[in-house]
Amino acid sequence: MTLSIAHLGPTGTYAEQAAISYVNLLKKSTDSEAILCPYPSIAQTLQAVAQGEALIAVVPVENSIEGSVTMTLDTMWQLDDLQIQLALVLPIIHTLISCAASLDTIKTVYSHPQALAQCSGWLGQFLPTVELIPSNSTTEALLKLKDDLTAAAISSKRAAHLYNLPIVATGISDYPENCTRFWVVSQRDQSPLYKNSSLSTSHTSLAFSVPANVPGALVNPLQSFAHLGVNLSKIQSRPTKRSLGEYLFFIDVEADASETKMQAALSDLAIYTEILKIFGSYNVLAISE
Ligand SMILES: O=C(O)C(=O)Cc1ccccc1
Repeated sequence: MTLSIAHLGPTGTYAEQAAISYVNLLKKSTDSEAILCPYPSIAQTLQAVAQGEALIAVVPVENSIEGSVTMTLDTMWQLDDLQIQLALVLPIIHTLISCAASLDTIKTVYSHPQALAQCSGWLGQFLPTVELIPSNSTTEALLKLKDDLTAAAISSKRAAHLYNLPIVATGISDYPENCTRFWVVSQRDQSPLYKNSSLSTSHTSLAFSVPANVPGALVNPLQSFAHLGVNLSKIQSRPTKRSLGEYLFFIDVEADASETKMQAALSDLAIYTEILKIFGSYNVLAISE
């Protein structure tokens, strides 16, 4: 069977790179073939899976420099019945791509807001007066570059080669150890496609809203984990968008939801939360270039 894998496009994005790594893992472990399906936004990528257009979505969720990819968290909250099957951590090496004769003639730099932010120190030092233009992905603006010699884009070396465009600077992230975590997401009833018996399910991601703005509204849910000795690896708040000052909390914990202590923590958590969504338990794999 050919599996369809949705990712942020157009071709050349880091998300596509993560999707290719996932396809290679699948090929090795199950010998199945997959086709990649690019979508114009992260929200549409996840919707494609929710609506059954694609079997799997590979979406960025957190970057080591810039933190959470809020579009992914917000869409995971909005769409029901999605589950995380696996997490992949990829190194991110940004390059500046342009047909400009030199850095001095560049007037605009396009990229995904995360990539612009991850390179803001470099941009401030070497291109302090350029206009920074956010785009849906690191590759969205690449097709413009041949017609506009004053424009540049931040994307990968792989993307520069795919679009046959010149690299004018490389390794431009503000911190050299730049990496991004991606989630491999399916519908809830889809059994895990990638199996590696030597890895144990290490993480669970979930999100909740709290019933009221009262003292202890957050401490009680967090104590559900602390009391049972379950370690949290991440917490991120997001506005509920219903009213100013109301938040949702996204949490990653270092345990499998089927463990006894997690079952106890989750039933305790349900008492203190208004809406509780468990996105799944999964392994985290580091992918080298
Ligand atoms: O736009 C891309 O290439 C993406 O995959 C999103 C992204 C942007 C910057 C770092 C990691 C992922």
